[in-house]
Amino acid sequence: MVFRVRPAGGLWMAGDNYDYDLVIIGCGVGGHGAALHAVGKGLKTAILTGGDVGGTCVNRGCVPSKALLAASGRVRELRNAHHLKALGVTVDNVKYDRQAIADHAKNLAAKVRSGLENSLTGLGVEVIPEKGSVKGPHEVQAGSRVVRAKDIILAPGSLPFVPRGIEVDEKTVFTSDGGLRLDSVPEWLAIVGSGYIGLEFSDVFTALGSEVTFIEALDRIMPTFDPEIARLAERLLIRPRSIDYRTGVFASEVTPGIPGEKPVTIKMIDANTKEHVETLEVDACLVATGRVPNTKECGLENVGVEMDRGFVPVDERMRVLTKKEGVEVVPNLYCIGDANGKMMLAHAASAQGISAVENIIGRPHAVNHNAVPAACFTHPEIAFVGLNEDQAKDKAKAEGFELGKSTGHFRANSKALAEGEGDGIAKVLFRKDTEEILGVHVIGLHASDLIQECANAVAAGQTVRELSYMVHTHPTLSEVMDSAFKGAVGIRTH
Ligand SMILES: Cc1cc2nc3c(=O)[nH]c(=O)nc-3n(C[C@H](O)[C@H](O)[C@H](O)COP(=O)(O)OP(=O)(O)OC[C@H]3O[C@@H](n4cnc5c(N)ncnc54)[C@H](O)[C@@H]3O)c2cc1C
Ligand SMILES: NC(=O)c1ccc[n+]([C@@H]2O[C@H](COP(=O)([O-])OP(=O)(O)OC[C@H]3O[C@@H](n4cnc5c(N)ncnc54)[C@H](O)[C@@H]3O)[C@@H](O)[C@H]2O)c1
Repeated sequence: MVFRVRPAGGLWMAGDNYDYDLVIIGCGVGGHGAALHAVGKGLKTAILTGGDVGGTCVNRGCVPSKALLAASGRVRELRNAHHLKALGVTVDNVKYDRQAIADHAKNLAAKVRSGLENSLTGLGVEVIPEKGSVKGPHEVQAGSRVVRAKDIILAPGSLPFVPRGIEVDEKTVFTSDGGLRLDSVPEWLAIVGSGYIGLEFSDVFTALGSEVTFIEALDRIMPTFDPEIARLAERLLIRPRSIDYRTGVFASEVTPGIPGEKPVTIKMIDANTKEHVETLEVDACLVATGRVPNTKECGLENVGVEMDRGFVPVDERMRVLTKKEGVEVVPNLYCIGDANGKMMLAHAASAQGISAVENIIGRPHAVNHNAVPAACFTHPEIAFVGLNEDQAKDKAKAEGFELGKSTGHFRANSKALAEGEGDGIAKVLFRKDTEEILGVHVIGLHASDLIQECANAVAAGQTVRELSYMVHTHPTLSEVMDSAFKGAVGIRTH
């Protein structure tokens, strides 16, 4: 690989008669991360945005949802008279302006989107507002023209999955796309699916006054979370709120309503017997049943790639493979982010983008997905890295080691108590023989920030003993982690 120096004030020159060294299809956080790294490494780079700079995360995902969670979280806190009284604070008559909260989310997305676009153009990435598809090796159809690139990265992201039988009008029956617009605060909202999106939206809508009914296909609520954390989450995020739920049922038929005139109807069937069990009439319904890859129009058939339920098969270096189980790498073609199905998270997408570029410039690299943290931004938050307890138990059994578990408690933490937020735990799962950390799960105030230390430790291969000797600031929430680490190696903290 030859590294080139950008000519002063000029454009990069691509080598070997290519228009670009690298063309990226899709300008979400994955494509953006890849583009910035590529120009930093001297590659003449273009990114095809399809007119949607920022993609899901910025426009319809992380950014607006966190804005709604921040605003609605304040409403919940200020309306919690009992909690505030314990701190000696009285607040009367807390009101909110629905449209102003919706505008906060919309304006934040616009601000982040513009910052993201400026960072690309400022660094010399060519931003092309066309849709792109792979036409053949080194060739990308970009709107009406064909561009040639030495390497191509696909980053087309994902779309909401809507199960058969559910009719979405994005007004009374909406996906997260419609929900984020906060067009109304329904009195009674059904949420189909109790994963990340369902939980975060239940936090927003109950804070603003809605009653929520979860409809979950699997046999327990929050089935994608560590079982102990899910039980605690039920105690903290479900039971004290106006939320009820059904498990083991599918929403088999959902029909939109007319606000103020006709309710939304939801027919439910038993997940096993498929027999009708109940019909609900509610004011609105959020469909939060997962996401599907947005790869239909990427032209992968032109290079002989067989997708797996729409996901693009890749190896650990993000190189596209002809088949899921195939060994053939498609030369000079990479796929990152939600579209490859490895981990549907924004920071995973950008890490994969950087990794793909490293591989392109001849420095072999693989993202360690075991060390990628995840967080659900409810109040309180849930965060984790690595294996859950069931997975860790299975691994211990299969590999014949003893599983260690140590728990720190927010109720024993001075800072959490000062905040009046003593609910929650942090648990560390580790191998007793090597003291390797297998997984960490936190539910409690600022769990999403607390998990980072653990993710870094897993990435660096630090043992729980090494972490137990690290010094944590007093009084901070990080001492919840400290007590879990110390407990793992028999050091008492209280
Ligand atoms: C409500 C919600 C909240 C979320 N919150 C979080 C969170 O808090 N933290 C977190 O880590 N993750 C969160 N996520 C997930 C996160 O948004 C995704 O993991 C992330 O956006 C994936 O990035 P990506 O670059 O792979 O794809 P995307 O962000 O989906 O971007 C892909 C882009 O490519 C474009 N595109 C598609 N096809 C073409 C084509 N042929 N030509 C040109 N462009 C094309 C798309 O229009 C889109 O702009 C959330 C998701 C949702 C829905
Ligand atoms: N904070 C975050 O990082 C964050 C926030 C939101 C979304 N996301 C990402 O977006 C993706 C999608 O989120 P999600 O919550 O939609 O998906 P999810 O996979 O987390 O949860 C979907 C839930 O819906 C249930 N389900 C599926 N079909 C059903 C049906 N017909 N009837 C009833 N229940 C059904 C599933 O059992 C599951 O519990 C996630 O993979 C996540 O990575 C991340």
